[in-house]
Order: sequence, then structure tokens, then C-alpha cells
Amino acid sequence: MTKYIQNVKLLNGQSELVESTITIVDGRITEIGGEQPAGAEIIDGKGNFLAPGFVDVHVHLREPGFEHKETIATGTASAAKGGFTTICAMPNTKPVPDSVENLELINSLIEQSAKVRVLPYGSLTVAQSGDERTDLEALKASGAVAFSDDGVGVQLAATMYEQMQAAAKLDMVVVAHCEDNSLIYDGVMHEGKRNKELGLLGIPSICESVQIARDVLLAEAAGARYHVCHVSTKESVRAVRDAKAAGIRVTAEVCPHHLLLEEMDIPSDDANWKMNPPLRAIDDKDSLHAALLDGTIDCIATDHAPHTVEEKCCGMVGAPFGIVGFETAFPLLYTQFVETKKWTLKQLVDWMTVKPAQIFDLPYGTLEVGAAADLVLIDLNQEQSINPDEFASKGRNTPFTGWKAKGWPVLTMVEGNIVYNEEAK
Ligand SMILES: NC(=O)N[C@@H](CC(=O)O)C(=O)O
Ligand SMILES: [Zn+2]
Repeated sequence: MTKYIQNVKLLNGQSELVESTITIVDGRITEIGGEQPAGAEIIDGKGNFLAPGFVDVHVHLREPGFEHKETIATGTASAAKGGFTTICAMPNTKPVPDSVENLELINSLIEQSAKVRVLPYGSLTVAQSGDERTDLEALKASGAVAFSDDGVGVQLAATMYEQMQAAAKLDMVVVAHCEDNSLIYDGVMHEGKRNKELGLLGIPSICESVQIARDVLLAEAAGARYHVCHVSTKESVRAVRDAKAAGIRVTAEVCPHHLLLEEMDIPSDDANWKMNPPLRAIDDKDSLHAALLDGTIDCIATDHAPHTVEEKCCGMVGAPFGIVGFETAFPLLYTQFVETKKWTLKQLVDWMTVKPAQIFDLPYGTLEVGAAADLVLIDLNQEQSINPDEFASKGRNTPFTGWKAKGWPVLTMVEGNIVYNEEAK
């Protein structure tokens, strides 16, 4: 089966857009810039920008166990609509993928209903309880992409250290949600200025940064590959930067919302602004930008975390942490940071494709001959305002309602198969 995408623009090494074509045979890219092969199915790119499909290493699909929030079908439809073709699913499901049996159940659900490639995490501890360690070798053999207890921090240093040693033997990455439970103080947003104005309890920055500081030293001692989830504070950035300078094998991700928003943007006690880690102070946000630009932070991940309207209805206290991310990530980042010339288009695309793929040794996120035809066609000129009622996700929990953005995905392909087409809406 041959497909030929004509009339597209591709990024070159100088972040310039150049006209080209793509030939796909049996789901793989076989030629870039070639002539139309005889008998090929033609797809008209209409002059739009064609990028490698986005890779998101931090997502919550909620199935099994929390299908009222999201399912693998709706979560991956949302991913496809946002231009994501490979996503790594966090283990805070019910059951938790803490055994071969549970991971195989998740694999079979993915097999049945995923629209894009889903790579599941295996958990670090049984039921993510932080106690009994899981069998990482068995989880790897059943297809775990990496290991994480995301949703909660691993509280005991010994547990983290022993799992890092086990992961190092397998050459697998340990992925950490860093949060010291003794420093949460029942907070629902950042401990700073805005929480006091709103009369809400705050989560101090050290809740995250002290655990990162601990973990980079554990990773050094264990010789492990260690990846930090959703970095949000300037002290966390410093801990990662110092660790990298010391030769420790650490990588880190940042979420779009932490780059786009800060505590003072929170308009009221509205749970659509509640996520973990919380929106921090403006100097934290600035340090995240500097860290991306100097390579301290390696990639962008959405932390897509759908919850129901009912759960998010009534203020921050009692509401779950998390916001959806797939369908707004690229347009918001493109509009706010590429159109304004803070970043190049190539930087943004790399942070959402090849950079996350490299951390996990994934053979995705590049547009080259021989690669899987995982592609997203993006209309960089079309402007729309964000309307949660139009999301393919079940989640409506976003702080970005009404924001105007350009750069909307119009067609997404996984291995040459169309998984989202704006025209078919
Ligand atoms: N980020 C969040 O605020 N929530 C995530 C958990 C997580 O990523 O830590 C969730 O599962 O809802
Ligand atoms: Zn987390």
C-alpha cells in the first residue's frame, strides 16, 4: 500500500519551511521530496506544515478503573486530535500495572481501543503504595516502557534506591513524580502570594525540589537513568542542572501549563486551575523557560489528566489535581512562544518529538526515510479559540477556555493510517 502526501512544508535544520512531499509504503516513510509513485493514494497537504507526530511521555488515560473520567478510546482520540502519535500511559489506574497480569490486562485494552501508539508504564511499587517493590524485570518483559509511581512520590529513599539499582541492571529509565508527603500541608495551590489572597492552603516549592535533590544523588549511587516529571520550581531546575553538570544521568520534562501560566494568573478558587505540581511563581516560570533553552530540561510533556465536570465543579478544596493537555498543547505553545519569536518552530517541534523519544530510546519522533509514518499536518495560520465542549477527551478541565491560538493539527497519521482528519469532523 503506497501513499503520497503532496504539497506540504517540512522544517529544515535552519528552522525554515520548505515545500516537499512524502512517500509512504506499508506504513513507513520511503522517500522525502520524491515524485508521485504510480498507483499511490494521494493526500493533499494543502500547503500545511508537516511534522513528526508528537511524543508525550506523561499522560493519564484512566482506563482501567476510572472510565468515567476518560477511556483509552477517548484519550487516544484526544491525543490524535492534538497531533500526538506515541504516548506513554502513567500507572495510576485500577488495577495498577504492578504485575505481569495487570500490565497484560492494560496491553489488551490498548490493543482493543487505542487510536495512537500507547506505551504503558509499569509501577515502581505494588499498588503505588510506596511499600513493596515490583518485579521490574518481569514488567519490562511484558512491555513496560519505563517505571514510575506517578501520581505520588516514592517516599522512602531505600525503596527508590533499590528500584533504581534494579532498573539500572535492565538499562531502563526510572521516572519520578517528586513530592514529599510531609511537605504538602494539605495545600491545593502554590504556597506564595496568590494562595493567601484566595485564602487557600499552599504547597511549598521544597515539596518537589527536596525529593529531586535526594533522587539525583540516589541515581548517581545506583548508576541509574532517572527522569523527572513535570518540573515546576526554580530550585528543582537548579538541582537538575547541577546533577547534569556532575555527570549524573538525569533528564527532565516540563508541562505546557507551567510554561504558560503562573500563580497570579489564577482568577479565583476554580479547580480548573488545580494541578500537581501547582502553578508556581513568575520567577519559577522564567527559570523553566531558561532551563528548556539551555538544555537542563529536555522535553515537553502534557501530563494530560482528565477529571469529570462534577469533580472540578466546586472550588479547589476537595477537587482532584489535574488538567487536560493533548488538544491545546501545540497551538498554545506555538502561538505564545513561536509566533512571538521566543522559540523557533524547530525547537518546539524537537521538544515534542525527538527529544522525549531519545530519553526512552523510542524509534519515533523523527521524519526520515525508514521511520514509521507517524505524522501530523498542522495549519499554522488558522486561528480558533479554545472551547472545551469541542474536545475529543471526556475531560473539560482546562484553564485555557477562550484563549485564541493558531497552529491546529488538521490530520494525524500513525504508521500511515489516518487517525484524525479535521475534514471528517
Ligand atoms: N498532574 C496532576 O495534577 N494529576 C495527575 C497525577 C500526576 O501527574 O501527578 C492525575 O492523575 O490526575
Ligand atoms: Zn505527577
